Amino acid sequence: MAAYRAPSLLGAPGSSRTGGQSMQMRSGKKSQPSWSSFPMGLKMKGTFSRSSSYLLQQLMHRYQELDMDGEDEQVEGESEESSDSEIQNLELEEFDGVLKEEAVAAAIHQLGRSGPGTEQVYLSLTLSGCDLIDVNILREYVHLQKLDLSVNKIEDLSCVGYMPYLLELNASQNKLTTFFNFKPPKNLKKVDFSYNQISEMCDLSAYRGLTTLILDNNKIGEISGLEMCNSLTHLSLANNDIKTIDGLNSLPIKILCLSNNNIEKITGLENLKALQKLDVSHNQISSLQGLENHDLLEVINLEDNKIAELSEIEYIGNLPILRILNLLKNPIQEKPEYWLFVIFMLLRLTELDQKRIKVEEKVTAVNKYDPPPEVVAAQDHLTHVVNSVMQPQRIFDSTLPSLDSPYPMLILAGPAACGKRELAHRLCRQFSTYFRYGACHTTRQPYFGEGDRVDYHFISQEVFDEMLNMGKFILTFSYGNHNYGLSRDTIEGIARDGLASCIHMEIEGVRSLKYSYFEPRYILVVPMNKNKYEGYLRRKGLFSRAEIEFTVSRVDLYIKINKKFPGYFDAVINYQEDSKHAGLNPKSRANTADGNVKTSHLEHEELSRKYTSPYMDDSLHSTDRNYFVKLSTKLSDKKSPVEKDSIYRQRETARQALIGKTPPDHTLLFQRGPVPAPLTSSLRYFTSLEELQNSMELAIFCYIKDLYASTIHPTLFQFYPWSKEWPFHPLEGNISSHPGSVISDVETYQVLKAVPVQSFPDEKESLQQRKQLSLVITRPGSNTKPILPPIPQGRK
Ligand SMILES: Nc1ncnc2c1ncn2[C@@H]1O[C@H](COP(=O)(O)OP(=O)(O)OP(=O)(O)O)[C@@H](O)[C@H]1O
Repeated sequence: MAAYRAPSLLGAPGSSRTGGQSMQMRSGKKSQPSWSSFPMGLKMKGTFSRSSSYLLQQLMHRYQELDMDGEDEQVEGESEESSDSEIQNLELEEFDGVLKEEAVAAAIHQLGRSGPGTEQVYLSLTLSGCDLIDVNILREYVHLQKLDLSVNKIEDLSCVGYMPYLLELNASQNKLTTFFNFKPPKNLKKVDFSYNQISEMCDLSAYRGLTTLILDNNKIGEISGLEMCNSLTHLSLANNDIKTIDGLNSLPIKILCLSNNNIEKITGLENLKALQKLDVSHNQISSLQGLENHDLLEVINLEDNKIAELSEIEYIGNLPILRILNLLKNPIQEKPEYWLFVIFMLLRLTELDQKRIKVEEKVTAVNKYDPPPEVVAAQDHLTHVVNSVMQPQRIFDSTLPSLDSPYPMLILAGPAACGKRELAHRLCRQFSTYFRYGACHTTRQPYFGEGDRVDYHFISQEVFDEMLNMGKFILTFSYGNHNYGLSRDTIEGIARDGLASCIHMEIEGVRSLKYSYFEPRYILVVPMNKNKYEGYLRRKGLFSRAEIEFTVSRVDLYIKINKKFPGYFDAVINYQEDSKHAGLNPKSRANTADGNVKTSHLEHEELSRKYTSPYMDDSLHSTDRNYFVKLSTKLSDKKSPVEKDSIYRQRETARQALIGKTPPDHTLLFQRGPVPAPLTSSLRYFTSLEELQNSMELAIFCYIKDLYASTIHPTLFQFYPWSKEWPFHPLEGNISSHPGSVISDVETYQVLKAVPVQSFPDEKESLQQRKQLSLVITRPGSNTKPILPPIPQGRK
C-alpha cells in the first residue's frame, strides 16, 4: 500500500494551493493513505478520546475522498483487514504532542484569500482535542485567519505572532499560564483563552482591534491591561477570582460576564455606556446600586447572589429596555410580594427568573400596586357589595315605583374646599322639600365650626372599619390619610322621607358610585381660576404647602375628565365667580363642546370693575366662624337689579324650554336612563350659584316628574311658581316620555302658547310662594301610599 502523501505546505507561505490544484491532486492519487503515517496521539486502547476521534473523523473523511478517486478498486475483505491492523498500529504508537505537517494538511480548510491581491489559500485550521503540546510548525502558516487549538496541552503560543492575518484564535482548554505572549497580529479580533492557568492579565494596548476576549475559568484576580482596547465589546471573565470590578473605564463593552467570582458590589461600570448584557451571577452581590444609569441594558443575570430587599429593584426600575432579569437563588425571592412587585417595577420585562412573564401577571401587578382609577372604583364597589351580601338577609318594602328604581341623588363633585359643600347646604336649604344634605362618614377630626352629622358623621377608624366590614357603605374613599364613606343608611333615611340626597364628594366617589345601581345626577363644581383657588386655600391656613399643591393639581384632573368624557357630569359649575356674578348674561360665556368656558378679556375686566370682591371672599367654608349665620344671610341677600334681570332671563329661558321652544338644557340634569352625550348646548356651564338655582327649579321639576312619573302630573303645575296662573288643567296620564322635553303634546303646547309672559315676583316672594306650594303638595310622590324604600342589600 502506497503511503499517503499529504499535500505539502497547504496554506504555508509561497505554497498556497488553489482550488484547481486541489482537484488535480485528488484526481491524480492512486494509492491508499496509510494510517501509520498519521502522527496522531491515539494512544488509548480500545477507545478514542473525544479530541482524537474528532481528528480521526477528519482523516477518515479525507481517506474516503481519496478512496473514491482511486483507480485500484479494493476488495472489501482486504480493506477491512488492513484497517484493523492500522488501528492496532495506531493504538500502539506513542504521540509526542508535536504537530506535524500532515496533520495540519488534514485539518486545514476554508479556501480564500487572506488579503487583497493574494493567492487563494486555506484560511482556517481546526486542531481541537489533538493532545498537541508543540505547535511551532504553525509559524509557517502565515495566511491563517481562524485558528482553533482548543483542548490541547499547549503552553507556548508564540507561533501566533507569525500570523499577521489572524482574526480569531481559540486556545481554550490548554495549559497556558500567560496570554498574548506573542507578537500581536494586528487584526486579531476574537480570542478565547478560557480554561487555562492564566493568573494575570497583561497589557493589551497593542490589541486595539480586539472585540471579544474570553478569559473564563482562569485564575485572574484583577481586571487590567484593557485600557487601550477601544474596540472591545465582549469581555468574559467568568470563574476567576475577581473581587472588584475595575479597569474597564469607558470601554465600549456590550456584553460583560463576571459570573462565579467573588464580587460584592457592582462598581466600576459607571462609564460602560454601551453595556447591554451583564452576567454577574454566582457572586456575593447584595445591592443593585451601580446599575441605574445603564440605559442600554437588556439582560441582567444576578442568579445566586445576596439581594434581599425589594427596594433594590428601584435601582433598575428606570432602565428603559431591560427585558430579561434573573434573580433566582437570591433571598429576595422569599418575600411574599416578590413576583408581582418586580413585575410591577419592571413592566417592560419579558422574562423573570427564566420564566416568561404573562400579560395577565402584568395586569395583576399594576392593579395591585398602581391600579387605574376605574379599577380602584370597581374594587371599592366590589368590597362593599361583598360585605353587604355577607350580612344576614333582610327584606324591605319599597317606596319607589319598582325595585329597579334607584334612590334619587344629586352629587356635587369637585376638588376639596372648592365650595361644593357650601353649595350642597344652600341647595338643601333652598329646596328643602326636595333635597336633604347627605352627610358622609369620616375618620378625620372636625374642623372648628363643623358639626357632627351636619357636615359629616365624625367617627373613629375602628367604627369606620366595622361599618365597612358590615357592608354599611356604598362607597369609601381615602383622602389625606383620612377615610370617607357614604353609608347606605344615610341615603335610605333620606329616601324614606321622600327626599333626594344631596351629597358632595371627590371624583373617586363618583367613579365608585357609577358602578353601583344608583343613578344620581352629577354636577361638577370646579374653580377654573387656579391662582385664586390656591390663594384661597393658603388663606384658610388649614393645609400644608404639599396639600395645597396636590389639591390645586386636581383641578386639572377634573377639567380633563370633563373634556375627555362628555356626559360624565350632567352639568358643570365654574364656582370661581362669586354669586354676585349671577347678574351677567350667562350667554356671554360660550359653552364650548370641548368643555372649556371662554371668557373674553374685556369681560373679565368688566367683571373685576363691577365686582371688586375677590373670589371666595364671599364664598363660605364650613370651617368659617358663624358659618350658618353667614350662610343664611347670603341666602336671603337682596338682589341687585342686574341679578334680578338675570333671574328673569333665566326663568324666561326655562319657561321657553318648558313649552318646547328652546332646547331644554336643564332637563338633562335629572333625566333618567343612560345620559346621552351632551351637545354643545346641552352640557352647560353655570357661572354662578344663582344661575344654577334658577336652573334647578326646572331641573327639580324634571327630576321629580321622572322619578314619580305616575303621580306627578296633577301636582306638576302647582309646583311651578308661575303655574298657578295657567288657565288649564293638565290631562291625566299625558306625560311626555321624551327625555328632553317636559310637556310636548300639541294640545298642551297650544294652551301654553296662549299664556301671556309671566312677570316674576322677586326672589323672596318666589321662595315664599314655593314654600306655600310645597305645603299644598307636601312632597313629590306623597299622594302615594307611604312605604319603605327598596334596599338592595340582601334583597330577595
Ligand atoms: N364619601 C366620600 N366620597 C368621596 N369623596 C368624599 C366623601 N366624603 C367627602 N369627600 C370629599 O373629600 C374631600 C375632603 O373632604 P374634607 O371635608 O376633609 O375637605 P374640605 O376642605 O372640607 O372640602 P369641602 O369643603 O369640599 O368639603 C372633599 O372634597 C369632600 O368632598
